[in-house]
Amino acid sequence: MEAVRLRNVRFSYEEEKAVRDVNLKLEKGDFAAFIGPNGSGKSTVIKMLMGALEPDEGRVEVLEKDVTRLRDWTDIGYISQEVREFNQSFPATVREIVGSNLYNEMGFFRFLNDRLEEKIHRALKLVDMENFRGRRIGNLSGGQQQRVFIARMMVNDPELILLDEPLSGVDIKTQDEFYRIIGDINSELNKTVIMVSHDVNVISSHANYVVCFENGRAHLHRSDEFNYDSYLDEIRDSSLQIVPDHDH
Ligand SMILES: Nc1ncnc2c1ncn2[C@@H]1O[C@H](COP(=O)(O)OP(=O)(O)OP(=O)(O)O)[C@@H](O)[C@H]1O
Repeated sequence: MEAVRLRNVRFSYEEEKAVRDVNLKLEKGDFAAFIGPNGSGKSTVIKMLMGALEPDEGRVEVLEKDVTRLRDWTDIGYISQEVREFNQSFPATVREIVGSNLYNEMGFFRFLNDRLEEKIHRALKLVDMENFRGRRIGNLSGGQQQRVFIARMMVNDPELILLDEPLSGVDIKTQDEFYRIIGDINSELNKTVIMVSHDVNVISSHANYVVCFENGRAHLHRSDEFNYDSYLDEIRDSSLQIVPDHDH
């Protein structure tokens, strides 16, 4: 099954041409790393895949449907580049944070019935956090909070997982843990993953495709045929920059 298909997609922010004629096809179970310099169009494509932006031209399909007609938004899971450090006094519990993604299913009284509680339990188990369900999110370590956010994303059992630089400002140990969990979700649950990442370890150990963005265009490479060092040399020569960016 096709998980993602972009056909001749273009998008401009007013004057700024952010995406120029992008074509892309990923099958269910693929893991694609989006790489490219700042401003090359990665986040804009992610936003179109979420249905948050509509293309000016072309088509964006998710799970073989035009994304604007996708009925079930729970098929798409997303973690953004916002840094999620909760201060200690933030009152929500782990259970409430994960449950907040079940809002659509809660019905009129916003009540978590046994079936929804079971979903929360399963999602927390997936990230090995079931013993923390009653804890306040603000009292957990950065790495534990991050696992809770993976659980929140997984509670609806999404088919397509979009990760837009979720690791900026996080230490190496926490990053490795995150990659391991996402890698398992991809390989064991056969979920399709798209991750904006400049980490060569992700590319070599988890991604089967690398999508290189440059000035609003995208090129797909198989990760085992992709030479990251010569890619970096090219970028360096052209004086384009690759740094995590929080401005937009
Ligand atoms: N909200 C916006 N309004 C106007 N222009 C924007 C907006 N968001 C992005 N752009 C512009 O569109 C282009 C593509 O931006 P995009 O955020 O998709 O790049 P990116 O590859 O994700 O970059 P980064 O690595 O810095 O996050 C850039 O030139 C950017 O300045």
